[in-house]
Amino acid sequence: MTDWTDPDTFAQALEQAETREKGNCFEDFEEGDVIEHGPGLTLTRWGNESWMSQTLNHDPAYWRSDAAEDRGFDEPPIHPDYLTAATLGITVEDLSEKGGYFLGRTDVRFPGTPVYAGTELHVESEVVNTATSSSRPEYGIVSWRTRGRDAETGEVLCSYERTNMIPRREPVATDGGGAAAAEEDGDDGPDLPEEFVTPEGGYFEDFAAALDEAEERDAAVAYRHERGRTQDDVTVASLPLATLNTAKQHHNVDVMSDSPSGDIVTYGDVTRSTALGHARSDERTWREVGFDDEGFHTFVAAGDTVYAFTRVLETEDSVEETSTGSRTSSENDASSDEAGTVTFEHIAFNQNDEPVYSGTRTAEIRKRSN
Ligand SMILES: CC(C)(COP(=O)(O)OP(=O)(O)OC[C@H]1O[C@@H](n2cnc3c(N)ncnc32)[C@H](O)[C@@H]1OP(=O)(O)O)[C@@H](O)C(=O)NCCC(=O)NCCSC(=O)C[C@H](O)C(=O)O
Repeated sequence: MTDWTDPDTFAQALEQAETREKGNCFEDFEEGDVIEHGPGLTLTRWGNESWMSQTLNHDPAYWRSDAAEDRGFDEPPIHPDYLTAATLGITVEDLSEKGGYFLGRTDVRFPGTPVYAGTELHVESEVVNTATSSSRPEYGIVSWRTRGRDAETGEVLCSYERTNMIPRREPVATDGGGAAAAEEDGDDGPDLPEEFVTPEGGYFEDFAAALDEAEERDAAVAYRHERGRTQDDVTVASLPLATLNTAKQHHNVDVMSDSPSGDIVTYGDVTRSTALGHARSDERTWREVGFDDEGFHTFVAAGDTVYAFTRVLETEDSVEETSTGSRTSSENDASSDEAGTVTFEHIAFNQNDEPVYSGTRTAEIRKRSN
């Protein structure tokens, strides 16, 4: 009788066996395809607190009832970062489990927030674009529009458009990206303002005053945050798996040793939330509004430390007293008189000062005067 566990026999058996594959390759996606994702999860206080604590997000409104009520919530809600990460996590088995890297995301919005613990998520995605990568023949580039809904009411809680590099079954001929590389060589170098202004505090008025001050000079409102978070087993593997993110990039060292990163890497949403946590620790956040133009520039792996840098782009005080005492309002209205709207650019960087993530964020920031 053959002993299938004899190492030589088993090696032969593995060679002969077909692998029951998981996930999809580039060739499996066609523009217009709609994918209903089978997995779903219940957004729990535990999931929210694990995500938010490990990424250093300590806004009391998401931790304490009195602070939540003060902010107009019924109870500590699910944080938009965890909601976003969970919405994406559920899609991975169908969209990116094969090992493609998360390149970017835009138009991240939360039409149905606040969301409370106990909400069950149901997620669907539509393929909006498929493209050949001119530099990497083994990969294609796919973009999806994803919507995470309240499974009970159908209300959209989180939506965004995301782009990944997705492995091809068959590599294609490319131009190796040479033209783009040659153009980059002609770059004249950095063109930064002479001076950087740092806001004096974290209230809306501090950001507005810093922008006014910068406008008078050749200056930008830009500063770095002190905290860093070194990546460990929890951030690299545990947090993504807790959102049902089965991308092998985060938990299969064996497969990833033969990939562009050469190792497992941190889930993009962990890197992003960590940088945002550092930024939020230096501001009085009222509400998150949305995120655009997010990009992941290089890999973050265990042992790397994630830091953050912020540039303030714009402030808008939606509720201003006019000379006649009436109130003005605009498209970017804050949800409360107690806050104004600020647009930031956040850049996460590593211990070698290399940018790893960047994106713009619109958030409501509490006013000092109230
Ligand atoms: C992945 C990289 C190593 C690739 O580097 P490089 O070869 O230098 O190319 P580019 O970075 O310029 O990009 C490759 C091609 O993709 C296009 N691109 C890039 N960003 C976008 C975007 N936002 N939208 C559309 N297209 C985009 C470029 O134009 C290039 O096209 P082409 O020239 O035709 O080939 C490097 O990018 C890298 O290291 N990035 C970091 C990736 C990362 O760490 N992501 C987060 C971790 S992975 C993850 O979280 C997975 C997640 O769980 C999931 O399942 O999605």
